[in-house]
Amino acid sequence: MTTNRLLTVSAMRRVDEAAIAGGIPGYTLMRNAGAAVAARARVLAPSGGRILILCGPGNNGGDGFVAGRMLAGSGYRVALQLLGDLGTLSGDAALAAADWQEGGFSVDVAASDDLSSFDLIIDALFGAGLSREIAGEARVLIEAVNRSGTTVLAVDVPSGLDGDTGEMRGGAIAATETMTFVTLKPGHLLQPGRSLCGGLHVADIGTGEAAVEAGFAAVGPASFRNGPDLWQDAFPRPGAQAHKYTRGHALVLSGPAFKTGAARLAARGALRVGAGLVTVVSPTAAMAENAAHLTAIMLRACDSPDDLDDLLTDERLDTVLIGPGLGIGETARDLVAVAASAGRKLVLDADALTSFKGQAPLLAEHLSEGGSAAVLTPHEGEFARLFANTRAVEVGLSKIERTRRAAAIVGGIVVLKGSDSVIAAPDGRAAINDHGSPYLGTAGSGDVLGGLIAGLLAQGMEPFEAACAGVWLHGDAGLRHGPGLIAEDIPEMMPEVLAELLGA
Ligand SMILES: NC(=O)C1=CN([C@@H]2O[C@H](COP(=O)(O)OP(=O)(O)OC[C@H]3O[C@@H](n4cnc5c(N)ncnc54)[C@H](O)[C@@H]3O)[C@@H](O)[C@H]2O)[C@@H](O)CC1
Ligand SMILES: Nc1ncnc2c1ncn2[C@@H]1O[C@H](COP(=O)(O)OP(=O)(O)O)[C@@H](O)[C@H]1O
Ligand SMILES: [K+]
Repeated sequence: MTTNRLLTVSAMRRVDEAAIAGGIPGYTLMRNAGAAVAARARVLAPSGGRILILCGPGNNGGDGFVAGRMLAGSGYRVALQLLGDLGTLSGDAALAAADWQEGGFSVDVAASDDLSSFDLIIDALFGAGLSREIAGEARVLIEAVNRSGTTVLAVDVPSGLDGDTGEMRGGAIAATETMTFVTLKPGHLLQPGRSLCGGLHVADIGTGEAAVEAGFAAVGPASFRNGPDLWQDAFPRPGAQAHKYTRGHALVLSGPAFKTGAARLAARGALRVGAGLVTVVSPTAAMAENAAHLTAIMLRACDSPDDLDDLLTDERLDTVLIGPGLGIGETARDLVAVAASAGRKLVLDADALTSFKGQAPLLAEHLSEGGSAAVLTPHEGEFARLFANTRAVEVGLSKIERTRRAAAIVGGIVVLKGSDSVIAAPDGRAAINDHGSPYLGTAGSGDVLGGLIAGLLAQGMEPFEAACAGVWLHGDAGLRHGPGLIAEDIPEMMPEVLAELLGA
């Protein structure tokens, strides 16, 4: 079974319990987990190579013992070190250790000597049972592994990584690859966890689908890894009889003279992603500047919130992007209020968000007034400003929880950007995006993202799906382009990105 849904650590425990209650012995699950680790180790280590297995005191260590036995049985030279006492192992881990010893193999004491002579280190110290900060002997060992420069395969999670939050607890293994079980957990995708995991692998350990469903039922609102599976069915595909008026009309509000580039970047994104018409709405004083740079994109003058109100009497102008380069203050707030009360689909970014600094409830009021569907695209700085003094910025929350709370507060979709962008809906659905590239961290990149989402909304995609798709397309463009990327490149990558996505 493959799924892009995520289980929390406690929900994963529920899966194991349900499988065991359904008649599958826990040791069978552990043997399957260990076998998956061993299979991956055979890919990472040369045939007959030296492998060090570091086992912790719980079932994560148990997986290590199982993998060790299998690898030793297939010709690898395996050393196994245990952090803790053999006598304190219990349950399935004790069974696995006994099996290992029955093979005639020894259990060494974990020592942080030079570890660089191994071809592969398997990190089976701590997994889902991490319950406190890494300290003392464990920390010294983890630091030695990280210093060794050796290839590391982590079992379930890199030890020290919190599987729910993606945070490091006092130190963590930096793995080359991570083999986890049943589904990914949020901590595999949220930073710094995403970076600590290296390549991600998910193995079915024979829990059965009913047990997995029991886990999903225990998880609360659904979380996903962002990817086409999540929104491809809803992606706009123009039919043979489509014309520009059926493909949606997006408006992008321009900033004042000399601050107009951001709006044009966004507009280009909206057009390239397929909106039938895109209009930049510009202050009169910036019309010449905008006109000098626009061709397929149309241009209209608008000098005040009242002008925008007049413009929006045209019902066809159904999606409005407000914020890039706009300027901060009362006018920006009024423009948002006008577009929201006109019931338009909205993308709010940059200055439109900062203009509501500490006033998230006021923004929520505007959005609910016109019943408009809104997607907000803050980076961390804008998020902190907008949601100051709300429960979305309480300390100790994971990024996924902060974004969920923010979405509930404003009653709209929130995209909290970064290398682990999280997209959340007011009903609690959330997706974590790890499909991207650091080359996207360049001036104006976020403006294009806003435009992509606006272009998808204009074509009728639901806001959560439009936001997820926009983030993924943006990330895909970054991955395809790589070094040298500037914001202008992102819209121009869309034909290639879309061709592959749509199989055109
Ligand atoms: N039936 C199951 O539950 C299955 C569990 N599996 C494995 O079992 C793991 C979970 O096992 P456990 O729940 O036993 O937990 P772990 O093995 O992850 O860790 C728990 C042990 O580590 C100690 N510990 C926790 N934090 C520590 C810290 N910071 N410093 C020092 N010691 C610390 C605890 O006291 C306990 O002894 C999963 O990650 C997975 O690898 C798999 O074998 C599949 C089946
Ligand atoms: N390391 C990274 N990996 C993936 N995506 C990134 C990374 N750094 C930045 N991005 C993406 O680039 C965009 C930057 O947006 P933003 O911070 O608003 O920049 P700007 O205001 O210059 O447009 C966001 O979509 C963000 O998710
Ligand atoms: K581990």
